[in-house]
Amino acid sequence: MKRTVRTLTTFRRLDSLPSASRQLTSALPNPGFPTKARIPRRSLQSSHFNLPSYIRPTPRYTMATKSGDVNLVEAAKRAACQQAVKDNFSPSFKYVGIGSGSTIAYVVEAIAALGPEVSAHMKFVPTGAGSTKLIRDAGLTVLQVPELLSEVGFAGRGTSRQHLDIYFDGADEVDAELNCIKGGGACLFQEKIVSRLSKKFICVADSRKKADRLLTNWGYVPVEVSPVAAELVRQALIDLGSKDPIIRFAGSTSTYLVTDNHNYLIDAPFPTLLLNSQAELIDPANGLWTPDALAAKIRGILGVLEVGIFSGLTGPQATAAGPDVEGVRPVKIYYGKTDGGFEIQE
Ligand SMILES: O=C[C@H](O)[C@H](O)[C@H](O)COP(=O)(O)O
Repeated sequence: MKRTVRTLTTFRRLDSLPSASRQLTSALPNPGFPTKARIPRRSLQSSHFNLPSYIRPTPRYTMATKSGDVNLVEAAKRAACQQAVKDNFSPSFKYVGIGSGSTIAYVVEAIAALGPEVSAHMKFVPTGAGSTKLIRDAGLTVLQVPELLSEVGFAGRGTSRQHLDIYFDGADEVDAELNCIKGGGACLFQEKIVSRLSKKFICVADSRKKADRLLTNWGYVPVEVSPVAAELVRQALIDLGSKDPIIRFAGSTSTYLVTDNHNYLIDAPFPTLLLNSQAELIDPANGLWTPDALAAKIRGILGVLEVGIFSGLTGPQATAAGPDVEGVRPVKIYYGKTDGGFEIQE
């Protein structure tokens, strides 16, 4: 893994941005990182434990970020996204995948800033309702996955299925091998489809998402399930060694969150994962899983639609391996840092 550290010279605090930029920022989804149902590992609220686990609201993640630092984090995320677009976006692109969450908004902002002369001929494939709105509000053309597939047609068996030139998206946690956990914002299923359909996935995040191994700071694996099978899946996850998996609630309500695909999410805590390169250490009885092994095992449970672990091959590796091979892992991560720099991991 090559790690490059660069320092941004163009870094600015948000409060020094022109008012139009400030307005855009305040309109972004989840502008303050801690407002989403989030990483519980270091911040479980004790009151959650007084409820039976199956009705406990998903604990909120309150990162150790002072409110005064929020603008710095947002500015760092924006700087990383601007660099990711600068390094990876090409006017020759036809189809561009746009993921979900708060960070991706800055990618859309950077693409829109290139002007219609660059983006007007392109179509942007979203990963859910939020991402659809983001693309549309930026004046870019939305193309949903089913329409994309009708537009490109079926070229026969053995031909490439990677129709998108690139896919940009955020992540909840990323390990040293660029395996990711995604789904903290409830969009993992469509994200996995779009990543699968893309030539490469470029990930954008702030540096708090970086960890040596998955489930270090982020506490659970999001799993999208059929509502009717939710309790069945929860029991199966406990059998697999998950401690207290819970069905996610919508914000602070007592209603279960329903995904864009009309399903529920189960947030399943597991011990910190191994790297895929440590497969010889897998020991399910002692909670030792690699990302690939745990993802495959969870995917095999009846009632599971998809799991929020993005591991395995990258898009280019999948291309090299053959047309029917799936690649969903990012090729590169841009981490924005609150000190004004950013780091690229590949
Ligand atoms: O379901 C949501 C997605 O996987 C997001 O990409 C992920 O949660 C990161 O979101 P954010 O950029 O808001 O941290």
